[in-house]
Amino acid sequence: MSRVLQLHGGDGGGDGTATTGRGSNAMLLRSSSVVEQKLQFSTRPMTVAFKDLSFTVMVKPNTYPAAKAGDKAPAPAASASASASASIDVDAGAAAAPAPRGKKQLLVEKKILKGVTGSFESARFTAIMGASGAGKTSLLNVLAGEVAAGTVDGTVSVNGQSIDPGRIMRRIAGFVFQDDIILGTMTVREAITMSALLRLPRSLSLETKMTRVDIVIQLLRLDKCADTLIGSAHVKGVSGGERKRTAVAMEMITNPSILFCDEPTSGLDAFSAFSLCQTLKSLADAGCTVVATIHQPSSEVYHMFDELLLLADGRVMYMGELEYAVEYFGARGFSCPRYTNPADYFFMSILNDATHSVFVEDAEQEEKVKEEQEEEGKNVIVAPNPLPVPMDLDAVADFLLRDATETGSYHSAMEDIVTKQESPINEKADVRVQRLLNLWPTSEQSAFIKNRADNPAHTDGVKSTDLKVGASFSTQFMFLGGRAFKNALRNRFMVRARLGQTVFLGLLVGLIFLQIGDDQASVQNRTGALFFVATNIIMTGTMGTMTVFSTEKNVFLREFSSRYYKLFPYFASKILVELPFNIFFPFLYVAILYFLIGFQATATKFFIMAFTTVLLANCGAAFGLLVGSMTSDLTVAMASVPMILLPLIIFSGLLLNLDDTPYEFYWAPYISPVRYAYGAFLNNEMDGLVFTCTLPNGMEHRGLGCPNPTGEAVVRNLSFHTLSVLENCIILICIWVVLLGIGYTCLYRGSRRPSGARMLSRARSSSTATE
Ligand SMILES: Nc1ncnc2c1ncn2[C@@H]1O[C@H](COP(=O)(O)OP(=O)(O)OP(=O)(O)O)[C@@H](O)[C@H]1O
Repeated sequence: MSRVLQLHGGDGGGDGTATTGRGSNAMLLRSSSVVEQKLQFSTRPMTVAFKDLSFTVMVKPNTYPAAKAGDKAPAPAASASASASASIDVDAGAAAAPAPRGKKQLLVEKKILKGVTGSFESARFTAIMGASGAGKTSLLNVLAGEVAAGTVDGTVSVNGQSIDPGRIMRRIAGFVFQDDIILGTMTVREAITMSALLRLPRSLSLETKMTRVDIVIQLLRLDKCADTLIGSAHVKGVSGGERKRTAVAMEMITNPSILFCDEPTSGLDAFSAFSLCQTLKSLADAGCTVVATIHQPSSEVYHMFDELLLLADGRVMYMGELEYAVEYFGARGFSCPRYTNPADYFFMSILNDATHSVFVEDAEQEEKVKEEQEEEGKNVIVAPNPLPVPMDLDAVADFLLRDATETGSYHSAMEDIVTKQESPINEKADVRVQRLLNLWPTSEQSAFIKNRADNPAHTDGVKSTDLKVGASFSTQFMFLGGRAFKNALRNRFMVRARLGQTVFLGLLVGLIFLQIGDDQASVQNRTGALFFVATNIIMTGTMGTMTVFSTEKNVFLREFSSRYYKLFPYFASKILVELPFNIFFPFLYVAILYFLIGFQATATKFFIMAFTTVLLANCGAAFGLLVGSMTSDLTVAMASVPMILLPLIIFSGLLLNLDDTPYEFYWAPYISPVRYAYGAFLNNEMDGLVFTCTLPNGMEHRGLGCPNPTGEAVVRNLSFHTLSVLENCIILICIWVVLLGIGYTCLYRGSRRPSGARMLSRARSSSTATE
């Protein structure tokens, strides 16, 4: 099916022009011409059905009040979920039981989704609503195969074909997550362009892709901030709402047949939220299956949705036509009062215990509304505009009291407040919620939804053409290389900090060891200076890369899981782009200190020392990348580095003579890059040196007869004579390559689908979409 999405342009508040900002080819595109264009959406209708979906995690008991007396022990996940949708066991949800043996005895089960059954239809805009913690995000994560830990059970199918969400869903659907992670040094336009270049089919021309970028920017009213940086904790960038809209644009541009958005309107003002939902609604009208979790939508936004999935306590309270929801709850004793936003009513009066307010314009309307509410037997506060809703009873009473004092009116409203009528609405929220949850599986509507999930409107499964195919290796490599370079340069703070650090430490070491001379004391000073250079370089190289990578890693993981690119082009471009920086700074460092200290003043020796320093710095960077890949948290990474590096420094040959290495640690010097760099430094610098000393008779003497007569003797004493400069450098190169290899492997393992999703795929091994 191919439909056309009409653009709602011209409301962007811009000046009517949009700068495309494509280097020297930058052109101005008249807004009017953009809005006249149509974005061709070639979406295939897709129904996403999910049956008996359960998601259980293990948590520490104190994080979940489950071990109370009287709680039922939960059934095993599989059986619980198997029966959940048919007959929902109220206690099973809250229950948590100690795991049977071993370490897991400390943990208890927490059921987050409990047998959720339903379907999302094509060309429908579905809202997932529910109180905070109801399981909305968890449901989307399960559907995206993005479950980091825990057990998932149940089935997910697309157009009748059972799929493994982690493997298939991410390739056919677009996901806008709650935490929109975008590289802070990109501009809005660059972020959307990245999505277009890396995720749109290769068959589309560059021109078409860039035109789409312009159109989507207009569509999401991002033209004003298109060339503003996304920003980060350190750099001010676009607003939260603009960032959210950018995240939506990055998905929208790929023309997904299915679009899942987790709280797309959070952080947006009322109009931006309305406008964004209008765009999402247009997408749905164009044939896309659009699903969005949403908190307290305004009345206008609420009525834009076609369907509603109301979740509570990880279970379905209602699913189906949005308009029918009011009737559904009304038939069960929860009539939504007139003039009231049903979303507010669901949140405030069904899911929670707040009393509802109704706005009226004048006394006449007040009387009318009160009569209607009395007829329906509802406990409703009739309040004058502009009272904000929802609000608590005391606040309303205060307001009315003030108002009554000033105007002498609204006494009747006060009476309403104090004389609450008995109605189902006065049940405690948790009792009410559980009652409604238990009513759902027995309702006709539930049977209808179950039938719809069992018999989807479209049954042609997932085809290979539905799966997103990324850009070619060369495009990925070129784009990522360019981005990484810009990122490095735009990270001015980091560049300046590194430059400052290099110059400062270079000068400091140079001045401390200033003009070292060739007497006996210079032997210790030389070995000390060289050792300090080695340890300093490995530490700064490691910490610098690790800190930067730890912050970038989440961006990588998000982009990788959204199939922007493969790991190899990312990794290769990152190493390649950082190489110039990892050459320049170590070289500068050596250039500053070398002649200040007074090392042997020959070009060869200088360049050998600089080259060795560069190699060591790159080993440090590779090690930093490795630690960053292995750890999920910067604090853990920071703690790990000294734990590994300090022992390697101890075994590098100066602090402990290599020949005296304890037997148990005989292997340690062999894996220490500091040892090889130091070995190369020593052999390079000591070669050809003859030291002076003062004999007992006061005569100055050179060479033989002195405690340390020559550089070679010093090298031999320190047991560094076994490897030449060249051999040390070759081993350093090998260590660098090995560290990169291990880092790559760790990143590969860390970026694979999380365990929960794997469990689902194992459980449903029949899931076979054509790849
Ligand atoms: N991996 C996990 N480990 C422990 N608890 C979890 C995990 N994932 C989700 N939860 C818990 O499950 C419940 C549902 O979380 P979820 O994020 O799905 O709720 P939500 O409805 O999206 O809430 P909100 O609207 O506040 O985002 C919460 O109580 C949350 O703390």
